Amino acid sequence: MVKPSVFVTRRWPAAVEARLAEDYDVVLNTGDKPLAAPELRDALKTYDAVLPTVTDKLGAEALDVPQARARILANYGVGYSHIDEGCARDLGLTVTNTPDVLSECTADIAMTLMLMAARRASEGERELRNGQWSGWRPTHLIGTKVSGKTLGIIGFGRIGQEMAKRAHHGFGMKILVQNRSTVDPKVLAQFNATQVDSIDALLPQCDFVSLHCPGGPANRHLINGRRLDLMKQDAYLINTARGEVVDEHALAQALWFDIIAGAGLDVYDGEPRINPDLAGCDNLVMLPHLGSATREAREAMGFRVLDNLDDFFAGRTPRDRVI
Ligand SMILES: NC(=O)c1ccc[n+]([C@@H]2O[C@H](COP(=O)([O-])OP(=O)(O)OC[C@H]3O[C@@H](n4cnc5c(N)ncnc54)[C@H](O)[C@@H]3O)[C@@H](O)[C@H]2O)c1
Ligand SMILES: O=C(O)[C@H](O)CO
Repeated sequence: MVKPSVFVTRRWPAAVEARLAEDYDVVLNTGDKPLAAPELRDALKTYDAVLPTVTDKLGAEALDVPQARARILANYGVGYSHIDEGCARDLGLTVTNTPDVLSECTADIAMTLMLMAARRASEGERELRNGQWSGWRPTHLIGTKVSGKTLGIIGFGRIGQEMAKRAHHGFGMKILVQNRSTVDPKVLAQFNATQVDSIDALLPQCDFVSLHCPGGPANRHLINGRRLDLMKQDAYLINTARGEVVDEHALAQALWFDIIAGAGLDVYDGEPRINPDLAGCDNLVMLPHLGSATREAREAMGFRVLDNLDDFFAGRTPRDRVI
């Protein structure tokens, strides 16, 4: 039997690439360079399946392929706001993602950012590495206590709930939630959490706010200058969701002029380009999109793509079909 041909847009963990090669006729992007729209269009014309990830901008330009051979985009990652839903539907493409298997690790990174920002960990490390530490003193790099404080979670899905678990059960935090739909009271009860009616009502009540909603046009600049003004002056914003969810210019202003105390970012609008206004803020902790970057999560994501491909080519609805 002829194996379906699949194109993988970036290098994946070796164990997953090996499994993929057993069942499919695989072509890898061996140089691991991010692909431009013409290369993505060629892939869609040439292979039965394209396996993209967050660095592939599958917008109107890349999906302008009237004669696509590909019938499925099996995305490596849970977020798929880099894929234009309307264009994918117009081409009749099935789109799948990789939920659940990275939720714990992404929540771990959100906790890391929260703790690092509150305890000024990046500032401390910079000081040490620059040879500027003059020793312990009672007034040195004073941060904010995290335990027992109030955490607002915007987007209470899989990762938002993992964040609540860590913050409530590990750090005794009070949890407030804002979600697009009503959250099951039994789920809220697990974290003694309260769902708040609106983002505007949530922000002034929180010491920390962590974003866990998807990106995409509907959530672009969900956190803007007006909403940053609603936060407490001693509060912190954490974003592991998508860069476009935060107006980065407004965030840089808020950090620079002490409208809020600090922030922690894992994701950036237009990444890997970094807004220079942000890079100049000392009260900002920055990580390079590390949410799912553990061996365990990255392998599980790849095997989850394989599950989706196996379903699709066996004529079943893939378990993680999103389009
Ligand atoms: N930093 C990373 O490496 C990393 C890793 C994984 C996921 N992510 C991001 O995290 C996102 C969430 O992943 P998930 O698996 O928890 O998704 P999910 O679908 O389980 O949860 C998202 C939740 O956000 C809610 N929501 C959507 N828009 C909202 C809005 N405007 N206001 C309030 N709530 C809103 C939805 O109702 C849903 O409950 C992904 O879409 C992805 O962009 C980032
Ligand atoms: O959404 C995700 O899974 C991560 O951000 C990587 O794409």
